[in-house]
Amino acid sequence: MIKVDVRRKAFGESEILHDIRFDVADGETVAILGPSGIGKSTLLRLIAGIDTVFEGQIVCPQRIAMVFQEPVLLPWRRVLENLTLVHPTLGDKAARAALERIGILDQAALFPGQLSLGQQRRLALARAFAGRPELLILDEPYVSLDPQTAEDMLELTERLIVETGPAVILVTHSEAEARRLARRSLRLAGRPATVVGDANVAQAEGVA
Ligand SMILES: Nc1ncnc2c1ncn2[C@@H]1O[C@H](COP(=O)(O)OP(=O)(O)OP(=O)(O)O)[C@@H](O)[C@H]1O
Repeated sequence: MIKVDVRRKAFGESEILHDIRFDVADGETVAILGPSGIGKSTLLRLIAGIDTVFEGQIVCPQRIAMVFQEPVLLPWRRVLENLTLVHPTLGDKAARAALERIGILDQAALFPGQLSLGQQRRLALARAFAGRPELLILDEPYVSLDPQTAEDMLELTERLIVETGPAVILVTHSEAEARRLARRSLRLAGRPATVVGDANVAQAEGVA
């Protein structure tokens, strides 16, 4: 169970988040929606423990993985090593199997810069799942991909979620992506941002 209780998050005098409270059950996928600049990435950084300067309390499991808008890979290490160095207990065989599952086993000996953007994103996703996270945080992992590559990524994400079963918090601008991956969506609005909607997708579709 993940418990988020952010009473106040500010940068200097500027309060960004105010009284953001929600729980995420084990294995549940929740989408966070809201306009650009509202504070979605800020909230994710608090949940991931990257930023610890805020008023409130967040209870999270130990094993957390995060996938950013831009794939964060080790550019000076080969594709296979991007898995095995980050997950030393994974082993060569399991790492190769992970690359095969995402369709880039042939590129195992290349460097990340020699992969297409879509392949880099798949590698970042596979690396996140390889640690069998209890909580996976996705910050708009499908932006600026062509429609077919974005669709491939969505399918891959769905498959990996089913196989691995983490709780997932997904930030997206796309209602369609939210509906596809999440059963529940939280909407942020205002300045400072608060939660103005917490609906399961069936309800949201009924209202639309
Ligand atoms: N380190 C920082 N210092 C000062 N202000 C910041 C910092 N990080 C974010 N902000 C401000 O906080 C606000 C929220 O930014 P954030 O990146 O969380 O928004 P977002 O909802 O994720 O936006 P987008 O959808 O465009 O990615 C913005 O006004 C931004 O300028």
